[in-house]
Amino acid sequence: MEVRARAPGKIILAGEQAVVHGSTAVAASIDLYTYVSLSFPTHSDNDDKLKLHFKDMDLEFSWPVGRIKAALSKIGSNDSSSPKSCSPETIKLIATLVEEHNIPEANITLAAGVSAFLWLYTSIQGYKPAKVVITSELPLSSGLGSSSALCVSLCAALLALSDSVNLDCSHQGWLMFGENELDLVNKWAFEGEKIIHGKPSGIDNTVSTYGNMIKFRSGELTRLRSNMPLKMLITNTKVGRNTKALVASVSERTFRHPIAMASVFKAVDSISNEVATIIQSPAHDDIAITEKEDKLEELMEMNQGLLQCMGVSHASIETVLRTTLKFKLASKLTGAGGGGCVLTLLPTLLSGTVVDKVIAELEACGFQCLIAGIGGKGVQICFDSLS
Ligand SMILES: Nc1ncnc2c1ncn2[C@@H]1O[C@H](COP(=O)(O)OP(=O)(O)OP(=O)(O)O)[C@@H](O)[C@H]1O
Ligand SMILES: C[C@@](O)(CCO)CC(=O)[O-]
Ligand SMILES: [Mg+2]
Repeated sequence: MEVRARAPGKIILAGEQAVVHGSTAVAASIDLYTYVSLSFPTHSDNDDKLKLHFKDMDLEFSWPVGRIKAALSKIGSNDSSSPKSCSPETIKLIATLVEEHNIPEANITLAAGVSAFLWLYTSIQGYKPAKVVITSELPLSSGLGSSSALCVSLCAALLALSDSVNLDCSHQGWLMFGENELDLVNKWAFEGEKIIHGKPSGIDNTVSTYGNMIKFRSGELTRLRSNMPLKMLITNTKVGRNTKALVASVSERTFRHPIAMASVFKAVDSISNEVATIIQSPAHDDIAITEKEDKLEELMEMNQGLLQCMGVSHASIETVLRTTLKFKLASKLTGAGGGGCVLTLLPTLLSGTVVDKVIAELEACGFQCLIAGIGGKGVQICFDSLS
């Protein structure tokens, strides 16, 4: 039996970092996916290993299931229907299993993804041998939610073949989970994100699970219905960064300056709420759309200023801001900051020639540009091998 799952990446339109401290944020899924395939060996395969293949980097990991069971014996039995957190002691035990594979220095950041995999796999499927193959269209560690797309797609595949979920395996093509199953995927994925991020707000796994556009505050999700075309240029500065370290640095700044940072987070909260209102308010003609775009641009600039206050901008991000401003376009970082990706609003009436010129200038700086579809479906699974 084989199942595949795919989960989208995301952009944050407003409120990243501040959302970890209780502010509202607005996020949307994008049409770039992480794919997971999960298959169990048959009896005749005589295989007793759990195998993980990161196909894009051609990195393979495998553990005899007996070895995993011996290392993690203290955890107790698995129950896929009730998501639970990985304790610090278990993280250490998992780390020893990961360290047995000498991950090349260039790929060392993948260790966090492997740890999340081992926790989610053993918690949902126990100690069964299996083969898991992972590929992604998302740039990793760049602010587009690669960690949450990994956790969500993995949990979807693992739950699809568990006792907690009942699905029509004869369905052809991509299939959506029901609401209860989505909630379960989301909760488990959050536990995986905790291993990779340390202190996630949950916005990334939530938007990857449910898709579309969402407003998110302190674990509460509100689905948004967009009433305007939203086109964003995504510029990847290709400066690698790590969400866990950036979130920790904002928390440290908050510890040093609690009152000032509370005001920053409050301002971000107002910006996110205004962004959500603008996106949802009706616009019947070009003038109304242009007015909404002008407001969004201003709010993006304000949000970027506050992200700079939090200490998560970067020289490469500032270069993107300066370059797009030459064309009177507004930009802000998206995701954790510190490098990674920057969003630039492309107004509806902007000519294709200008877009080409901006992209050419950004790419001349060594950056990579893309325009992704915004607000598509969340996680999906597939039981046939052709779709
Ligand atoms: N396709 C993948 N294969 C292997 N590991 C992955 C994959 N996607 C994500 N990861 C893990 O997630 C880590 C990146 O997560 P991180 O949260 O730092 O960045 P991000 O999710 O891309 O950006 P953001 O959190 O700002 O949206 C990688 O270092 C790796 O451990
Ligand atoms: C930086 C952050 O706010 C968003 C990362 O995409 C972290 C989080 O909310 O978990
Ligand atoms: Mg992440």
